[in-house]
Amino acid sequence: MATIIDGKVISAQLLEQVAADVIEFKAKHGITPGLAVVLVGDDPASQVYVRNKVQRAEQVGIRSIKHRLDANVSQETLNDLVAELNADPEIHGILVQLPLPKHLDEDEIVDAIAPSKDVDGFHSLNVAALATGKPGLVPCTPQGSMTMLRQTLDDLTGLHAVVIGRSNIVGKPMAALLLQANCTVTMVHSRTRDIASVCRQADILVAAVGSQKLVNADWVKPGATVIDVGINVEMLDGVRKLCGDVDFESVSKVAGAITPVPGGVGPMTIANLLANTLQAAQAQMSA
Ligand SMILES: Nc1nc2c(c(=O)[nH]1)N[C@@H](CN(C=O)c1ccc(C(=O)N[C@@H](CCC(=O)O)C(=O)O)cc1)CN2
Repeated sequence: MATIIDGKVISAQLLEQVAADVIEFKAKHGITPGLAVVLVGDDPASQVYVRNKVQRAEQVGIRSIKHRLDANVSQETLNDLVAELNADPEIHGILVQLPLPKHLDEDEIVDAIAPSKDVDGFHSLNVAALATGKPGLVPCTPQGSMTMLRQTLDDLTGLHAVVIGRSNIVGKPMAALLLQANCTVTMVHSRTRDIASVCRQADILVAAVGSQKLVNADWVKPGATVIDVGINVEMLDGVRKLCGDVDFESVSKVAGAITPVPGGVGPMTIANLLANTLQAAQAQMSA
């Protein structure tokens, strides 16, 4: 059986570190880091994530302010709110929970956030910084996945990492981080020919495609480290259950180490969001 990479344990360690660093920050600057969380509409999953972000922020001593907007809100009103938050000196981090309702332009909203306050790391300038190895704010889920890999593997140098999925939020930044860690990186996606045979070559396999239990044991090299970023809902005997992009039951018999869903990458996302908020506050104080 594979070693289980426990996201609850690793994220708790990170949150403890952030809480200690927040105390130091407050003592040094006499202010509290502030995070603005913008939620548009009533998507139930987004409501859960936002609630968890606000709760965790409070636990580590970060002041969080939630802005809830109607699903029909106009692009202009949303842009105006972001502009207001950009100008607020008490707000060091801003995030707009995704996905947004279809009538809104996600790229425009993300790029309206000041890059220095973009704690999701989705702004074009932060994306460019990551791609070119310059300092910036790094997306939370890939950052959390890298922490898990570093705690599991002694050295990532020269390992073949295969990333399934090419989203801007996970797949592309994950590939950039793996490249920075000196992995040999392959990205596969819906148009790749024979995905399974490419995945079977991976020492590190990252599944971030949003397709329930897509990866089965036949896709995995014995001993590989598997990071499952997917969060899908399945109904089992009428009961709603979360599962990943990886078929945990079969893959955990072949892999060397694996993240579960839930309790894997998900908790790391929120811990890294708060680490990014503190990083943003520190950078703004020294600017
Ligand atoms: N603005 C953003 N929007 C979205 C992001 C993001 O990073 N920034 N990522 C996802 C959703 N997400 C955070 O927002 C997120 C998803 C899952 C978890 C998590 O802890 N999952 C738990 C299970 C939770 C449950 O019971 O439903 C787990 O995997 O153990 C945290 C954050 C899309 N949108």
